[in-house]
Parts: sequence; C-alpha cells; structure tokens
Amino acid sequence: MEDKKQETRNRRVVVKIGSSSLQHPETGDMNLIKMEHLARELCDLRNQGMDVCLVSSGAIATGRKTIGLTERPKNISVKQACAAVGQAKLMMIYQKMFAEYNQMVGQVLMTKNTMINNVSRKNAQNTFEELFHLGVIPIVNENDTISTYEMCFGDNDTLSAIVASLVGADLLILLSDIDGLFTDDPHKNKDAKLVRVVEKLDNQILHMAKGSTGSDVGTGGMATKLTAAHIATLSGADMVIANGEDVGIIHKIFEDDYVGTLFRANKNEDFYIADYIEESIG
Ligand SMILES: Nc1ncnc2c1ncn2[C@@H]1O[C@H](COP(=O)(O)OP(=O)(O)O)[C@@H](O)[C@H]1O
Ligand SMILES: N[C@@H](CCC(=O)OP(=O)(O)O)C(=O)O
Repeated sequence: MEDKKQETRNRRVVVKIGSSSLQHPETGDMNLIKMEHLARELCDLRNQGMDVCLVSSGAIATGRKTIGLTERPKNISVKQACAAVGQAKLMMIYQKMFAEYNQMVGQVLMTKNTMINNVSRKNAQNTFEELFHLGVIPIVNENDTISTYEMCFGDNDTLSAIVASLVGADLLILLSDIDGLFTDDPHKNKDAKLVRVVEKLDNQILHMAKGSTGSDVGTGGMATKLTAAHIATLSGADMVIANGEDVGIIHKIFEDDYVGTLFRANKNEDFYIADYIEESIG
C-alpha cells in the first residue's frame, strides 16, 4: 500500500525502450502494433498530468533493415549511415502514431559533449523544460550519426538515466526483454530468482549482472541497467526494470500491479551528473 502511494506521486517519467523490443525477432521489421501501444500508454500518462519523455533505441537496427544489411554492422561509418536512415524512419513512425492521440513529439539527439559542456547541458535542460511546458513528449536517442567512441554514451540504458537526472525525473522505467534483475542471468542459470526491490546498490547486487547483451541488435545488457540504476537513484529517481514484451506494463507499474525490479531513489545532494560522466564514462 505504501509502495502504491509512493509510485502514484511520480510526476515526471522517463521510459526507455530497447532495439530488440521494437522489432519482430524473426524478420527484424518494426513491431508496429507494439509501437502503437507504446504511444497510447505514454499519451495516457500525459492525460494523467505527467511529464513524459521517451528514450528510444532502434535507429541502427531500423536503418540496417531498411538498407537491407543482413549482418550487424561493425564498421563505425556503416553504423552511422544506418542510424541516419533509421532515426528518420523511427521518428516518422512515432510522429504518426502519437498524432493519432493528438500528441506532439519532438526529437532530442544527444552526445556525451551535450552533458559535459556547461552551455550545451544548460541548453538541453532548457529545451526539455520548454517541451514539457508545451505538453510535448521528447523522444531521445544518442546522436549516432556523429558519435564516435570518444563522444558516445554507448548504450541507451545509461543515456536514459542521464536524461532522468538532467530533467529531475521522479521515475525511470527501463523496458527490457526480461522481467527484471535476477540473482544471475536466467538464460544461463535456471535457478536464478527475480529481485523485486533493491533498496541499495551494493556489491552483491552489482555482481548479479552477467555479460553484455544477448540480442543481435542491442548494445546494453544488465550491467548497463545497473549503471543506469546508480545514476537514477543517486539523482533522486526511482527506477523500474520490467518486461517490454507487453508495453501495457507501463500503466500497471503505476497501479503497483506488475512483475519487475524496483530500485528505490537514494538522492545524494553531492551527485553532479556532469562530473560523474567525466569521471566514470569519460
Ligand atoms: N542478473 C541478470 N538478470 C537479468 N538479466 C541478466 C542478468 N545478467 C545478464 N542478463 C542479461 O541481460 C539481458 C537484458 O539486457 P539487454 O540484452 O540489454 O536487453 P534489452 O535491450 O531488451 O533491455 C537479459 O536478456 C539477460 O540475458
Ligand atoms: N542508439 C542506438 C542504440 C543503443 C542501445 O543502447 O541500444 P539498446 O541496447 O537496444 O537499448 C540506436 O538507436 O540504434
């Protein structure tokens, strides 16, 4: 009961969806029904009076499919070309789907420099504030077409937590291909158990994340989700990892009727996101 009260107080929410959740695994083509459902869920959060931000991966995977590459691109310029094509297509589809509900969306593409440079960071923050004020849902991704190793966050789990920190979100939801954090990788250990609530990110929790992503299109994995949890909770946001197979889980999270892992906010007034990026991701 106490948890439910806590969660319905959330006013500003960031939702992240990964590449593998946006496409049909058999064909690599976009899962339009899921994207449509995602748009409806997020519009309904707006209707409840919340500020909503979507961090969507999928630019490279969408571009790769559109261009007709069968192999996952390794070469950086090929990835950048795929992202250029895919990001435009992703936004076109999102615009169309959100427009069904008369909901405006805007594109925000970021690099590490956006966060490290004081002027750019302030500009980004002002833009987000103005978009929320105007009732727009910002759709964020890494600026993959110009990001090389030195400039990129590398994964959208971390990026979504950085965005949550930048906008002072109350809640970050990571929609994954798995129900949440398990005591071990459940694809390798069938005895692994779901962890329902993490009060504090200690070494025991950090050691649970194994390997990198298992998907053919993503770049994250559980380790980057724990990095995201570290950033989000120290910034004062709760974070939930839940399965994005059915994006209807989004409203269930607010009804406290979901399976997933909740990482409780643990705000540290001395935590500065720009310093953290320079020290830890720089
Ligand atoms: N302790 C763990 N608990 C849950 N999943 C884990 C764990 N360790 C590793 N993983 C792996 O992380 C994957 C989820 O991350 P990822 O591949 O980035 O998917 P997504 O982009 O859909 O979030 C799981 O499918 C799982 O194989
Ligand atoms: N920015 C990249 C995706 C990066 C990423 O973290 O992907 P994912 O592991 O699918 O969330 C893209 O849009 O293709």
